[in-house]
Amino acid sequence: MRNTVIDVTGLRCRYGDFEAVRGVDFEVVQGELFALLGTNGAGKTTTMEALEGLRAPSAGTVRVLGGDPVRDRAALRRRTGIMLQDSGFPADLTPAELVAMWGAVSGRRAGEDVLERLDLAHRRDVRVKQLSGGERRRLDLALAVLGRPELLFLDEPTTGLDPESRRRTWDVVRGLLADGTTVVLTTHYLEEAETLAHRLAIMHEGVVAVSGTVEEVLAAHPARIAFDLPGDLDVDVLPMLAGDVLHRPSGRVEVRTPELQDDLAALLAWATSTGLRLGRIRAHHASLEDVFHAARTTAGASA
Ligand SMILES: Nc1ncnc2c1ncn2[C@@H]1O[C@H](COP(=O)(O)OP(=O)(O)OP(=O)(O)O)[C@@H](O)[C@H]1O
Repeated sequence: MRNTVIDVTGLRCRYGDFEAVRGVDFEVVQGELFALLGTNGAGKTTTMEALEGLRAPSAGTVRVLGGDPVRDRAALRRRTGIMLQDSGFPADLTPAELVAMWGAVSGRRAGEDVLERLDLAHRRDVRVKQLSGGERRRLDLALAVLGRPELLFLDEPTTGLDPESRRRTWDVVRGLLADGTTVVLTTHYLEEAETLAHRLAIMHEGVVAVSGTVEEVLAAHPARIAFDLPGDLDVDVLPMLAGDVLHRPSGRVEVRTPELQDDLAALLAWATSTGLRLGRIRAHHASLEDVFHAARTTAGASA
């Protein structure tokens, strides 16, 4: 059984009269990557700030590495790396200077060449203002992982990065996970969450709409089959299926099904036996994108 690193119960956060986080519960265990997803304004950053000790909750409790993130912030900071959305480094300093400075401030000195690890060694003496956007983001990550923290908060770490830089960042994060670091990630890239996360929560308007392991969340959502039905045929002619059938005016048929393999096999066997050719057949399991959109609709409908 792995140790609980973060325990959030009934978390609420207010900005004046507006309640941005409205009763959130989750747990993060040692060595996992927990992704916090949601639309703009869902409350992810506010929740992260409460975990980082930058914001006191208006109600509920937050425990991080056994401590209170606000009260024990100084002690927790040595054990925690934080990559904010916008770091705002002094533009006249160099990566080498920032690493030295940040090591002293955070109490987490580098035991290795962190710039090397983030492919920034050749840029160590260049001023920050001369770095590209992607290099600056990698520098943000380098400073967050300095001294190998036990717990790492990554707030949209790959926003604005090209696909290659994004993959390189994923490799660094995977390396940290393999070493036992616990990671909390917010991202708008669902592929990033699907690739890296062990568990996730999708927030919508201040509440958690969906949570679980990536496999659980995807399995709870129907798969889809789509095809064009030839001529003037109606969906009445289709064989019995486990899923719900929708016939679009364009003639395209969509089946949302919990039994992808059975329904697909039944449709193909039926088409073959009747001599019909189904056009543009697509069949796929639910993606995180499907779950994300459904979470918004469901949470919006019940709000
Ligand atoms: N300082 C503030 N004062 C008042 N309202 C705020 C403040 N910061 C955030 N909010 C509001 O709280 C809500 C949640 O904001 P938050 O930044 O936590 O969302 P988010 O999920 O991180 O969004 P994004 O994906 O855009 O970063 C939003 O409606 C936002 O407008």
